Amino acid sequence: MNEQSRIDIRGVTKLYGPVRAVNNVDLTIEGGAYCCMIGPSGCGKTTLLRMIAGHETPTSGTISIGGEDVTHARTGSRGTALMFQNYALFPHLSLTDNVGFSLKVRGVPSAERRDTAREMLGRVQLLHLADRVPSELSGGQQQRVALARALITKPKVLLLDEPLSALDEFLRLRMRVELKRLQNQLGITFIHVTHTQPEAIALADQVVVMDHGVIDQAASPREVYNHPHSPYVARFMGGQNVLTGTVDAVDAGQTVVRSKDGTLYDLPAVAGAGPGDTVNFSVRRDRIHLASDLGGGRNCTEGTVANIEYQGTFVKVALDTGSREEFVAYLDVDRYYAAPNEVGQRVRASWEARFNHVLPGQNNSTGTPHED
Ligand SMILES: Nc1ncnc2c1ncn2[C@@H]1O[C@H](COP(=O)(O)OP(=O)(O)OP(=O)(O)O)[C@@H](O)[C@H]1O
Repeated sequence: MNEQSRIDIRGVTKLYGPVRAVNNVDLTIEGGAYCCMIGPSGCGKTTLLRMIAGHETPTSGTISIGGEDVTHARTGSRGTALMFQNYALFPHLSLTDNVGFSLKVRGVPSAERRDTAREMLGRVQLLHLADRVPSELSGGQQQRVALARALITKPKVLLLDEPLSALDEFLRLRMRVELKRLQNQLGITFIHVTHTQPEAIALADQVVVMDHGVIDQAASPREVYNHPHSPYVARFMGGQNVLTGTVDAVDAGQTVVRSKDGTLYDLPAVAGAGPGDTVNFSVRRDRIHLASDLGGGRNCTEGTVANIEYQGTFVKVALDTGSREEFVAYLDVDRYYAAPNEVGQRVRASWEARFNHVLPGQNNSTGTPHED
């Protein structure tokens, strides 16, 4: 672990007039971790990133890097580098001069600048194009120049704001691998803001899910995906069905919950919940079994098949269960086609009780921040 690159955010709030863009956030990012911040538009992730970079000052709270309080430190002196969404390359400068630019500003002599810039271009596999100008590059190559330019200052923390959003799907997947490789090689902290769940899950050691200026959950990708903290995280990260019921009975480490239509669900113990309390829970879409024989039971729901999509490695069947949200099953391709369903068919979706996961967090979300 690289203690110099560890980030501690304590009680950080950022107000823009009445808008609470970031609301009393506490977060630790271990040194050398790949952290992805994810959340809907307007949830405050860019604002948090910009405060770490020093482009914004918190209204209150502190930010430390490597144990040093940098809340009010100048942008260039805190050991961070920010790679912008639009790359912001100088169109008339060669790649070498683009990458070496920040060293020029610091008064580094020309020969040393050139050598360091070429070393960085080598790291992003662009040394052979060192004398070109940005317009002679593809989108993916321009992005790698921007990366090299951010890395030349030898930052402790690299901040990336939607770094892959301008690339097509093919390049995005390739650059994803490149970013992870670079981060492994350099051993510094990367903080990467993204809208895209698969990107966060594939890259991150730590996923930070934001909503309304607060952090809903910060954990490993597997934890966030398999054990979402709230209905919001479950819906946002995807792959889950979110259900609601009221506590019917509490019994030796088990909570029985009844949904509106009277179906019973066997949940593990729900801390602090007593009879009549509302409980949210989820079940993964790939844990569902569909059958055409109806007839009740526990840990199930009935619905009408609304849509069927073949997805290559699985079949996605969406059910209308009469609730606002559709209920979705991801089914094994071979098993599905052995007994396929039809749109309009009435089916029963069931699963094992052990796949019920309690969502203790609040059930709110639109992605818009709080206003005072
Ligand atoms: N300079 C500013 N002045 C006023 N309000 C701002 C400013 N910057 C951000 N905001 C507001 O703060 C909130 C959080 O914005 P932020 O850009 O951090 O969200 P985000 O999650 O990064 O969104 P996106 O994914 O769309 O970039 C939004 O409501 C935004 O309108």
